[in-house]
Amino acid sequence: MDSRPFRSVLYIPGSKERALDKARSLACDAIIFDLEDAVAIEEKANARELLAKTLCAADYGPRAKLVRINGFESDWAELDLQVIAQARPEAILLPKVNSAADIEDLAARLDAMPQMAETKIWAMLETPQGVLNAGEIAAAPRMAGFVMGTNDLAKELGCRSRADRLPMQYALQTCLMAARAAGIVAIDGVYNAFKDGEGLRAECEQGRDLGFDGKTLIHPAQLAIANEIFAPDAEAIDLAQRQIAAFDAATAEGQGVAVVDGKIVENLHIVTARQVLSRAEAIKALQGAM
Ligand SMILES: CC(C)(COP(=O)(O)OP(=O)(O)OC[C@H]1O[C@@H](n2cnc3c(N)ncnc32)[C@H](O)[C@@H]1OP(=O)(O)O)[C@@H](O)C(=O)NCCC(=O)NCCSC(=O)C[C@H](O)C(=O)O
Ligand SMILES: [Mg+2]
Repeated sequence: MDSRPFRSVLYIPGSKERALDKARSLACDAIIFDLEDAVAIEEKANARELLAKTLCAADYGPRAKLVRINGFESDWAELDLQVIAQARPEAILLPKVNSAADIEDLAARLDAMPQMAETKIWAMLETPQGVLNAGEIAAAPRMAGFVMGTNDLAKELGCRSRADRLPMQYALQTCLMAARAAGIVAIDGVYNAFKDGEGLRAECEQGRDLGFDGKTLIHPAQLAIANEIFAPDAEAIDLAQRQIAAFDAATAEGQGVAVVDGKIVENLHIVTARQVLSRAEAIKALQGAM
């Protein structure tokens, strides 16, 4: 799996020059440059050209850069790919993926484009078919990450939007399971009420507790909360360090188990503890490079 942090993944409409410019200084771990739903039909052609030009010229530093193209059922996708290829994007995010065949089709198109030789594929999981086929999609060629499209999914399911996201739990957990089985990144869906920090915090905490790597965001005001919630806090780092120290001491005495804060610590807990520490290090390194 990509070891870079993906705590905050910000959508930027490809048509918005000011937002494209602003993002170069925003504290986001990754950016989704959007040509799909955030761009009006009459803006599609302009957005594609503006985005290609911007990505060729502007420096977004260490932030991961994904381009969400339109789906291949539309009239725009083929041109999106052709024009964006000049910017050699590190990843193409394909919306409304229903099966591995959708990814195989995109991978074959990328294989035929020399500028896209290194380009990864990410998939939006936002249709019932996509969720049911999440396992095969995650394992398809060039796949590197899932992004949950909870707005489209709610529309397809006809479910209600609830603070506890109960109607979404099956889809969230199924996709997360598939991503983990294939060793790819998994990012939670957006929180639409971008001025509601308290609601965003609760939803980030839920996504983090489920196991997601981060959250997709729609406004800069959401960045700080996602960055905080999806990073190991001081308490988690302290616990990881104490678990490793206690386990090392136990091992030196020929024991296979240590006890920290009244709880057993075995080999598998040490794997998690080391992941916590390396995640904290990766975040520090990313922040230092911004
Ligand atoms: C939601 C918005 C339309 C609000 O825009 P606006 O009213 O312009 O916000 P502000 O005036 O508060 O903006 C302040 C400054 O921040 C910049 N800005 C705003 N949004 C972004 C952004 N996303 N990235 C970078 N910079 C941003 C403004 O330019 C202002 O800058 P300055 O003037 O220099 O101070 C708007 O935020 C927006 O368009 N957000 C993105 C919406 C979007 O991308 N939607 C599609 C993705 S969600 C989706 O499709 C989910 C999925 O598919 C599903 O099915 O769930
Ligand atoms: Mg969508």
